[in-house]
Amino acid sequence: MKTTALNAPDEQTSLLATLQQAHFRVAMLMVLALGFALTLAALMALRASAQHNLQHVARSIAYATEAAAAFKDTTAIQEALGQIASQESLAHAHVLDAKGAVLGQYQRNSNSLLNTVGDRMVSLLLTQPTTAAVVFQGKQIGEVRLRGDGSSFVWFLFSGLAGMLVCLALGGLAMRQLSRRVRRDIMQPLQALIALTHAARQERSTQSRAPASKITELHQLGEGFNALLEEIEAHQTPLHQESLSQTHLANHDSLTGLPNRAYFRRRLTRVLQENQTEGRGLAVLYLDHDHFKSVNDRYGHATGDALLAEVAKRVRAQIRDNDVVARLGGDEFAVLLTPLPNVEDATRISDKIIASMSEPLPQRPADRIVPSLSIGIAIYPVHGQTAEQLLRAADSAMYRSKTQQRGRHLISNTEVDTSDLRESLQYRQPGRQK
Ligand SMILES: Nc1nc2c(ncn2[C@@H]2O[C@H](COP(=O)(O)OP(=O)(O)OP(=O)(O)O)[C@@H](O)[C@H]2O)c(=O)[nH]1
Repeated sequence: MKTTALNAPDEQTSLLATLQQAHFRVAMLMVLALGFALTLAALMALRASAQHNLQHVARSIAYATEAAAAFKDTTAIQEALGQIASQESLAHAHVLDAKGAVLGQYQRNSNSLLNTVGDRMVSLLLTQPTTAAVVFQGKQIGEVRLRGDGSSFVWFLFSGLAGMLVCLALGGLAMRQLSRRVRRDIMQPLQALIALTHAARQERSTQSRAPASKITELHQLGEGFNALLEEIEAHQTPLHQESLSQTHLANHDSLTGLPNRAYFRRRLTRVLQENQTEGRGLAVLYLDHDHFKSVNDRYGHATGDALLAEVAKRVRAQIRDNDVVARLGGDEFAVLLTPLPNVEDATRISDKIIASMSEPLPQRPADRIVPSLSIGIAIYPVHGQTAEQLLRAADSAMYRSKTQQRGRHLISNTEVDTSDLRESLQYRQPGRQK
């Protein structure tokens, strides 16, 4: 199947990181812009109000000191000025005569950092000092000149800044909440889809389905994807089953259900490869029914078939699960015993197989058709190193058995004594000394 791989850009980032970054930037920009605009507007309002207030204080001082100023009574001026100024937030205030000479003055006592910063701010916001004319009998005889205390401006700015920081913190919390929702509602369904795509492509797994999503578009995407998986599954299942049954047919005998010769040979070859590296022994038994043709001839082909199936069943019952019994064809079977710790095991199992044939065929009790097998045994590595050599050795042992005494077993190459075989096997088993 042709696959189309996208060229990934040099720098890739996740959707969640992109959304988080975008949310963060928008939230910060909004808080800063809003905070700046609000602070500026409030500062302008504060400036107008302070200007108005200071004008009012200057006029009060001018009114309170007009008589004293007319008679140049500096003590009275100082007293009146001190009384009013101490109740207001003033940095300093002066009462001057018409020629600009100072008749009375007030100076704020404290000169803290807050006052210094405040005075700077006041001189920036209100460039000129606030003035009011001192009028006596309709004639201007002097002037009041004063400057407000700027500490309230500083407090205002501080509280504005604090407000902005609180807003930033709240914005951060809101963003975290939003990012959780994005993760839950968008990222998780998308990640589930990615996992499904991966499973379908890499492991050919089409059983899992995309979960439902709260987001309409993602839900539709999931539904579409599920429909696609169902189509693939519907298409794949018969193909898969067909291929399984074809594989089974190619490897098994339909009458007995046992593996066939090709399978046996492959399996033996594989086990031999493993045994060569691990030094373990194995045995191949070659089984042939005695006078099977006469059963066919006398009772018919169907009875012959039933006899073969019964023999297969009985042989299978005598061996371990990991041993293999196969039908090689006609009335011939083979057994692979692996691993084989002792040579005696091969003869012992052959005896058991032969003994299991003693009962007549249950389908035809009246006829007393009793199965009978001749068995040839070949041991690896003594009688052969390959599947071919071992099968041939076991076959010729079986043939010799037939010619000598049917219904018995014989080990290949009668010159080899079983004790020699045992020694040979032990020599090859790992961890054992000869
Ligand atoms: N019923 C049946 N018979 C089969 C099947 N396949 C082969 N045969 C027959 O099995 C018989 C095998 O006979 P042989 O093994 O040659 O000879 P035998 O009669 O067993 O004689 P010995 O092997 O010398 O004991 C032949 O007659 C085949 O036609 C099968 O699937 N079903």
